Amino acid sequence: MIEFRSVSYAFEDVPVLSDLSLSIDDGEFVVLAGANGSGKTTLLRHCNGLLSPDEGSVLVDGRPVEADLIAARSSVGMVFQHPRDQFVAATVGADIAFGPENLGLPREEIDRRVAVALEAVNMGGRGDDRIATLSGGEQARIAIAGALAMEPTHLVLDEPFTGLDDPARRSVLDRLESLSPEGTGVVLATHDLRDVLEMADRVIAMRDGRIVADEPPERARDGLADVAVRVP
Ligand SMILES: Nc1ncnc2c1ncn2[C@@H]1O[C@H](COP(=O)(O)OP(=O)(O)OP(=O)(O)O)[C@@H](O)[C@H]1O
Repeated sequence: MIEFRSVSYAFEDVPVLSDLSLSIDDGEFVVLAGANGSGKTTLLRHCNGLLSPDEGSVLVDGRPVEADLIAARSSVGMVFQHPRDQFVAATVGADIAFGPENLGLPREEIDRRVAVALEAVNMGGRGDDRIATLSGGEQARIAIAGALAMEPTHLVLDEPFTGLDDPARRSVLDRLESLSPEGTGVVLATHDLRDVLEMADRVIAMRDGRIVADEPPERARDGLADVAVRVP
């Protein structure tokens, strides 16, 4: 479970998150919506300690994130908007294997995870490709595969569809949809709600660093128009 308890955060003196409370259960599929600058990325970066609250606390599995960063980062996998910044190896397979290797897993388990993760993003058999030669959309899919290979309890994705063509977007969505019944929670910040709302258990809408709606997708549609998100 991810819990925000009265979290406030400011960049310099500009408040970005204001007294925000939230709890996300294991296995829940949550869509985080909101206009540019509403605070979505800032919120997500608190889930694994990339940012720490000025006030309040963030807990993962009942423990404050900063008390055990490694546990929080094993439990919460993150995929960011600019995957280029996330790669640590020259080839696809080596990059995806990096996280599982750091968990000290046996080689055959690492290889299995890499193969499953590549299939999940429609890039099966591409483990030997050099990352520098991939298109932006392919790199985005490799970043998602890297997070999947960690088999986290929650997968947090910030605008993961930027640069993906429709088949790639569809394959990522299909994989995300199958994660939730398997017990892996998904937190997805996106402006592009096509096909996404019907997968969600919950839609959380943000405005000016506050949660202005938190409800099932069928009730969220009208409210989303108010937070300047295009609703399909
Ligand atoms: N490193 C930073 N330094 C100063 N201000 C920042 C920094 N990062 C974000 N902000 C500000 O914090 C606010 C919230 O930004 P954030 O990136 O969390 O919004 P967002 O909802 O994810 O937006 P987008 O949809 O554009 O990605 C914005 O006003 C932004 O200008």
